[in-house]
Amino acid sequence: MSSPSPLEGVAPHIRSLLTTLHKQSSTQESAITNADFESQTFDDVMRDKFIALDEDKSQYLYQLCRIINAKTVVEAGTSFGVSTIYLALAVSANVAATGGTGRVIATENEPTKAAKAREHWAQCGNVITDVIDLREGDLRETLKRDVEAVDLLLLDIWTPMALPTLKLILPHMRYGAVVVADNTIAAADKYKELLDFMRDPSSGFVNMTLPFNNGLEVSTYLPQQ
Ligand SMILES: C[S@@+](CC[C@H](N)C(=O)[O-])C[C@H]1O[C@@H](n2cnc3c(N)ncnc32)[C@H](O)[C@@H]1O
Repeated sequence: MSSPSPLEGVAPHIRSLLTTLHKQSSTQESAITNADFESQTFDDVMRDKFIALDEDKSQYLYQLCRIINAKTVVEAGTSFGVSTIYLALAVSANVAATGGTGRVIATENEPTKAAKAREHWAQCGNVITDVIDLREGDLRETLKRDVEAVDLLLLDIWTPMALPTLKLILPHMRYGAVVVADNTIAAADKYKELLDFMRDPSSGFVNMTLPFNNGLEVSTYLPQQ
């Protein structure tokens, strides 16, 4: 028997859009070859690519945001806005269930990707667009201001940005906040600085690598009070 989806109650047009976007992302990603990087820079190859968080990881992320009643989420790396839709769905559902206000701070430094993300969110409707605060530009600048009481940080970003992003957001993370980092098994060497930092006993993080494809690090911030 297949696992039920945590998105059961979500509007059909949003679920259908997500299925389409995940398919487009996987098709693009499987067509990338090493030769592409010989003729173009990394940024040029990636400029029109989704590189979306896998569908099962995205559904888990949605569920995790519901579990912790996340209402303020920071997404490092938005691309065409696929994982943002899951985060915004969860934040909106949490606000509807328990009140208050919600916000997903999304970040993207490639203008054409940011524009495409906005198109996808508009197709979903107000439930998504009302809670997204997209910051365009280098997140090392755009996340310097107006960030507070963060419940969850998604690190789905080029690996050299992961630790600098965490260090920017850390002072604004609430006790029990969660950090999710993608591909931490497959890219363990590239994530070394981030993982060394979070796994240091003095960091305040309790860490676990979940066995999704290529790994998904889920760390909870529980510093000594
Ligand atoms: C793996 S993709 C994000 C995928 C997205 N989370 C999803 O599931 O659809 C990483 C994105 O981070 C963006 N990015 C990389 N460095 C950045 C930076 N310094 N500031 C803002 N965005 C950046 C890239 O342009 C790319 O679109």
